[in-house]
Formats: sequence, C-alpha cells, structure tokens
Amino acid sequence: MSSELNISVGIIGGGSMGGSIARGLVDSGLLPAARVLVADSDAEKRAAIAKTGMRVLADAPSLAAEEPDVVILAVKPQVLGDVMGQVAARLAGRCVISIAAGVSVATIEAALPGARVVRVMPNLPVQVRSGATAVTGGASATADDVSLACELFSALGSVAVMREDQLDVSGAVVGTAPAFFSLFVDALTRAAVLRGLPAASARELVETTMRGCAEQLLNEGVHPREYMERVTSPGGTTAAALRELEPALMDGTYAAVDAALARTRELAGR
Ligand SMILES: NC(=O)C1=CN([C@@H]2O[C@H](COP(=O)(O)OP(=O)(O)OC[C@H]3O[C@@H](n4cnc5c(N)ncnc54)[C@H](OP(=O)(O)O)[C@@H]3O)[C@@H](O)[C@H]2O)C=CC1
Ligand SMILES: O=C(O)[C@@H]1CCC=N1
Repeated sequence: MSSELNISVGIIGGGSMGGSIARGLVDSGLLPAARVLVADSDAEKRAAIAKTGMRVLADAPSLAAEEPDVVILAVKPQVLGDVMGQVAARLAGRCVISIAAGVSVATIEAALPGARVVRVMPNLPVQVRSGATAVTGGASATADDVSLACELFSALGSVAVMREDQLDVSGAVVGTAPAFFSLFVDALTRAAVLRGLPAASARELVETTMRGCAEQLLNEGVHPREYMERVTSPGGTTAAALRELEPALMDGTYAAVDAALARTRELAGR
C-alpha cells in the first residue's frame, strides 16, 4: 500500500480509464475514497462509482466548483474542448492532468489559461495497479506538478517521464497494447477451438499460459528472444509455428502502431 496523500483529486470522465484510475488510486491506499471526486454524464456509471464511497458529480462544472487540488481530464479527445470550455475559469492556478490521446499540452494550456498542465498516457491495467504510464510536463507545469503526477500514477504501476512526441509513441504502443494482448489471447483460443478443444478449456489454458509467460519474463528479466529460444526445440513444433507467425505478427504490429500514431495525430488535429 502507498502512504496516503493529503490532497483531493477530481476526475472528469468516469469511463473505462477515469473509472480505472479512480479505483486504482483508492485501492492503492494513496487516497481515501472520500477525497476522490468523479464527474460523469452517465447515470449508470455514476451509480457504480458511488457504491465505492467516492463522490460523484453529474457534470464537469459541478466537479470544478468543488475545487479539488488536482483535476484529471479523462473524457474522449472529441469532447475535451467543450469540457475545458465549461471549466476553464475554475481551473486557473490548478494542476490539471490530461490523459486524452493526442491532445497536446499546448492545446490544453491554450484552453485552460493559468492552469498548470501535465499530460500523461496510461493504460487500462492501472485499475489493478499494474499499468504503465508515460508522463510529460507542459511549459506551465512546475517540477512539483510533474512529481505529483508521477506519484499518483506510480501508485498504479510503472511511470516514465518523457518528451511529448515520445508520449504519443508510448500511447500508440502501451496505451493500445491491452487490446493487442486480448486479441492474441482470443486468436489463440479460437485456433484451439477450431482444432477441437472445448472453448472453456481452451480459454483457461491460453490465459494461464499468458500469465505464466508474463511472470517469467518479468521475474527473471529474460529477453523475449531468449525466452522464445527456450521454447523452440530444434526441428520441433515451435520452430515450424514461428516460421508462419513471426513475419505476419511483426508486420502487423508495426502497421498497427503506425495506424494508432496516425490516429493520435488526427485526433489532435495535427
Ligand atoms: N481506454 C483506454 O485504454 C485509454 C484511454 N485513454 C484516454 O482516456 C480518455 C477516456 O477514454 P475512455 O475511458 O476509453 O472513454 P470512455 O468513453 O469509457 O469514458 C469517458 C467517460 O466520460 C463521460 N463523459 C462524456 N462527456 C462528459 C462530460 N461532459 N462530463 C463528464 N463526463 C463526460 C462519458 O460518458 P458517455 O459514455 O455518456 O459519453 C464516459 O463515461 C480518452 O481521452 C482516451 O484517449 C488513454 C489511455 C488509455
Ligand atoms: O483507443 C484510444 O483512443 C485510447 C487511447 C489509448 C488506448 N485507448
């Protein structure tokens, strides 16, 4: 457990990421539920979040009026401009952390005059405190603001401070990777079912395998290529399989990351 911070955090947007961050911060012990405020326009999401003891508000202006010490912007990039317009006057002089893909620090600073802006790019496993978050401070942010953002997201997994252009790349890889990973789990499970395994067993075996491999890679610090070699018996089944999979997966992954990066720039109007 992390030691408790004596601040309040307001999160605008309590969806997949905002909700995960809120839960992660409370579960980590960094903040008591009563000092996490979440605004979401969806009543069902508000009801689910309220059950955890966090404070819920129906819109961004109501949250900003509570003057939380730090505000995390966790709505979609497409609505962020509107939301910032609704709360700009209240956020002057405050530390604001945006998780919106693509939207640049300069855009946020222009929309929120006087706010101290930090941009971060987390991923979904922040909810189970195994996330990975890239952090970049704007010209308006102090070193303390960047440190605070790092402290909040360190309670939810690993954190790396980097330049803003690198944060976009990190988002295209690390932000989207939970979906890539799930797609691979699903593909393996379907391949097993196609070749005759019962669906429930296939899924359990594949998911257990994924957890075991992740644990070994992390715990032993072994390079992925070396780990692959351990599995690949000369003249065996894995070598035959990798000859098929490797070119397709490599090309597909590079193309997928480039597509995510292109969409990041498109969302930012760049
Ligand atoms: N999902 C992910 O893995 C990651 C997402 N991000 C970024 O996080 C942000 C949120 O994404 P994600 O969580 O996936 O999106 P979601 O749609 O799940 O969450 C956004 C939430 O904000 C609510 N909302 C919309 N407008 C307002 C408003 N004016 N005031 C308050 N709440 C509002 C939405 O309600 P409603 O559904 O009713 O519109 C929704 O519940 C995006 O900017 C994305 O780029 C970053 C890293 C990873
Ligand atoms: O799909 C998206 O746009 C968000 C950003 C990174 C992961 N999910």
